[in-house]
Amino acid sequence: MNRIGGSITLTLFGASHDSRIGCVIDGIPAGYPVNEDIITADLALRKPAEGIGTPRVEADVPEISGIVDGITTGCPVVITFSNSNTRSSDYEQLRRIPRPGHADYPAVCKFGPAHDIRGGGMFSGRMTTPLVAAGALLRDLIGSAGISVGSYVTRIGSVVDMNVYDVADIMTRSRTNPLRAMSPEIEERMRAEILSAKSKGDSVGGIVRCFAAGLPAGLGEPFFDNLDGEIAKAVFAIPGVKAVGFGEGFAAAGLRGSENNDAYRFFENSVVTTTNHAGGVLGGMSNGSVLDFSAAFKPTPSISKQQMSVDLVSQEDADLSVKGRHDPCIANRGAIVVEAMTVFTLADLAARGGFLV
Ligand SMILES: Cc1cc2nc3c(=O)[nH]c(=O)nc-3n(C[C@H](O)[C@H](O)[C@H](O)COP(=O)(O)O)c2cc1C
Ligand SMILES: C=C(O[C@@H]1CC(C(=O)O)=C[C@@H](OP(=O)(O)O)[C@H]1O)C(=O)O
Repeated sequence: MNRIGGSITLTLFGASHDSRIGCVIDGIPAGYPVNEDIITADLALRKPAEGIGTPRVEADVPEISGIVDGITTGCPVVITFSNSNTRSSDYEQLRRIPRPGHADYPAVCKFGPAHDIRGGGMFSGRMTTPLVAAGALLRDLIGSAGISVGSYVTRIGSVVDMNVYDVADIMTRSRTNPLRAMSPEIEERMRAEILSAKSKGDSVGGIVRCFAAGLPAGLGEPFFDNLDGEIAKAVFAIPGVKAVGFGEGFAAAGLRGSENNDAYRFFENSVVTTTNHAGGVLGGMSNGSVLDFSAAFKPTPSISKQQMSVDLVSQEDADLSVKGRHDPCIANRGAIVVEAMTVFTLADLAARGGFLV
């Protein structure tokens, strides 16, 4: 299914080496202003950085319809991007010898010989370009309800950022560098980690920590369309995401209730929590604290280091060294995609819960 959302829906179309990729966003209220500068800025954060990203560089200029004089009309908004820098010959042998870790094998089993394997087809990270544009377009919509979303990279391979940061700082500082790191020192160490893996024909994974500030308490539609479940579904759709955890996440299993509960206090006539182990979600609804979750990206599957695979035609074991243009790390490029899927989900849940002004 290529559609997500309840009140505001997002439909994704195209493939990595198709003529174009894009999305349709339906359900945005009429009369809402669209800021194209935000879309440009967010798309820039998804672009590959020289030396640590895929050499496939696309212009990524969005063509947007459904907006008149910078205002939504109530019609579906359509955003498209052209694919021009494709090199489909890199993929010819992969239908026969599938890449370990990529979608090739299950996709050929599911779709048969018709599967568009060029550039990873519909399973490519390329498909995240329209997602970022959609998220950027909706930032002002949730902004009008006082909600803002940001993220930073807490881990690349063995380099882990254990520091605690102010949420306002995260919204700005991590946007200044392609590693989405919070300081130049950590950025340098993360870059070195990626370059070290790349020099060996290998890749590294990483973790993105995402925040949403300004959420009203009660956002989320339990039982099944709960806040954490809807965000997890949207974030798990991002190629390469293997884990999503809210607040303490898996670590909560090792805590006592007295350690994990977030105690309440009144502060300036409002109810606040003194800690945020829950990551801002209780009972599938926002509790008024900052929404705080992490998403783990696996190491990029396409690596030039030789790996074991199979030849599906000759029915024999085969070795594979993936040629072509690939990211040695996905997590840093993926951070803005995590933000986009979070913005989309919050916009949809805000619309469903009557929180939009
Ligand atoms: C922004 C972005 C860029 C990506 N770049 C690559 C890449 O260059 N090479 C690659 O093999 N996988 C890349 N991926 C990951 C694959 O698309 C993904 O691992 C694959 O579709 C299989 O899906 P899964 O890992 O979710 O199971 C990228 C993902 C994202 C989000
Ligand atoms: C094009 C992008 O990344 C692509 C994501 C990707 C994959 O398998 O996910 C494989 C590569 O595709 P190609 O072989 O066509 O160069 C990357 O370059 C992008 O993110 O915009």
